[in-house]
Amino acid sequence: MSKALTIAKFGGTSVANYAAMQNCARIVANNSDTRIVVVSASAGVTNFLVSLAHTPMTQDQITETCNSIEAIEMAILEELQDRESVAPKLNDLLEELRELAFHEEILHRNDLKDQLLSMGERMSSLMFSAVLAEQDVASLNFDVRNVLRTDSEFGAAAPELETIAALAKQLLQPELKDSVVVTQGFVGCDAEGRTTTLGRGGSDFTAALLAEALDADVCEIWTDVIGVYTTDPRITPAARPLPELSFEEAAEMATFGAKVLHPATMEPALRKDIKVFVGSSKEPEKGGTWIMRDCAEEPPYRAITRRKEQVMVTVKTPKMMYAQGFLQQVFAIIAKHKLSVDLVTTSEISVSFTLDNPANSVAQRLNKETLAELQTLCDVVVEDGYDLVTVVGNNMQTAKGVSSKIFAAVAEYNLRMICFGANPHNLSFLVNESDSSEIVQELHKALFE
Ligand SMILES: Nc1ncnc2c1ncn2[C@@H]1O[C@H](COP(=O)(O)OP(=O)(O)O)[C@@H](O)[C@H]1O
Ligand SMILES: N[C@@H](CC(=O)OP(=O)(O)O)C(=O)O
Repeated sequence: MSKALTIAKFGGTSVANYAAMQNCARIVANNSDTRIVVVSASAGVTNFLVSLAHTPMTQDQITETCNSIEAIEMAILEELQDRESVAPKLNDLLEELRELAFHEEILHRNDLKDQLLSMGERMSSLMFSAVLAEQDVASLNFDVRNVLRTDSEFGAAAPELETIAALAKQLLQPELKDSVVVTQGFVGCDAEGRTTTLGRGGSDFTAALLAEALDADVCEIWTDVIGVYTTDPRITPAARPLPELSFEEAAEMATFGAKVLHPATMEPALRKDIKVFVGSSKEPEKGGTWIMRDCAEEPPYRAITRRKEQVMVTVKTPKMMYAQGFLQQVFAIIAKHKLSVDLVTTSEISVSFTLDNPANSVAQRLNKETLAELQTLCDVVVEDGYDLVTVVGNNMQTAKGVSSKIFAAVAEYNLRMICFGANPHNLSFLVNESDSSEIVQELHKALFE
């Protein structure tokens, strides 16, 4: 019988420094089923890389930002037992990083931006592999670009599943026999060999994609909280960890703002029925959340999420009265500009919708061109300053009293764009961003405390 396979992903705070990496290495060493480790960039590094790739800077500012990244990496290197063999490889990566950061076209070429963004994971995986070896685990630093094939949508690349499965079986699987493979989250490669990235927070997705490709039994997401909570513990200290969640509930939570999981993570897990575990790399003994197909309970209220900085667009024209095909024209323009519509509410002559914000790119994409095209059809009002609050649960549209309990808890606040009933797992509304923390706290009190 073949052995069970676990893939463990460690997020940015879990690999922030040498001591944090040691905690993660112990988790790997303690479970002989763990044969693949996916790491994120050390905390803070991707943010520095994003600013280098997107913000016009003076030469001094670029140098300063590169130095900040180098300081994080060097602090880890300094603690390694095997400094001598890691140092030249790290220096090569830091040199590549500086070349890209100073490249005269960096602000204008998306392929270069993604190559620069990949550097954080490429450095942390090199270092983590060395930390793992210190725990007497035979380890290999594997370049994920050999297997993680994507399209060429730089910054938000989509995986090509069949190719990934074939390449992973051919190139990654054979390595697992003798070593624990340490590889990079978030990073991919297109058919032309150019580096791509999956979008912010994409390392969870990488772990789930590799789990799917190799038919893993468990995908572990190790982070800085002991599981998925009833709401973001940063919003209220009353939030508590959930022992279990269904794939659907977890997917809703991730989509609607629970940053602990990347929204796409559940798709591969669901397709192959792979259990997902979320726990704290600092306190692994405290257990965590198991995400699976069938849970023991299906409560009407499971969690509350918040997604910040929502953009609401209202299109309005008397031409909509009794007209056919108007909405199709509006949404065709939105689709052409690669924006994805999220919530929708309608009246006879107007439609409001929010735009999904997968890579924080709505502001960039909802540009003058898109607006001008929409304005040829109708009046357009764009509003921001909203957060989206979602209650996630089960059978919400059929269970009695579900919405009245929610609305009673937030009766004092102004709600916009209430969306309910399209699926059994959520009720969402927009609120003023200045109210959103209080609203989540009030809802949490009413539903969970
Ligand atoms: N429902 C939730 N349960 C747990 N954590 C949540 C939830 N919603 C938001 N979070 C936030 O997600 C953070 C972990 O995600 P992230 O910072 O991306 O971790 P990592 O770097 O490990 O990927 C937590 O510190 C927490 O503040
Ligand atoms: N380093 C990438 C990918 C990632 O998933 O990071 P984290 O696991 O720390 O959310 C980012 O910051 O977006």
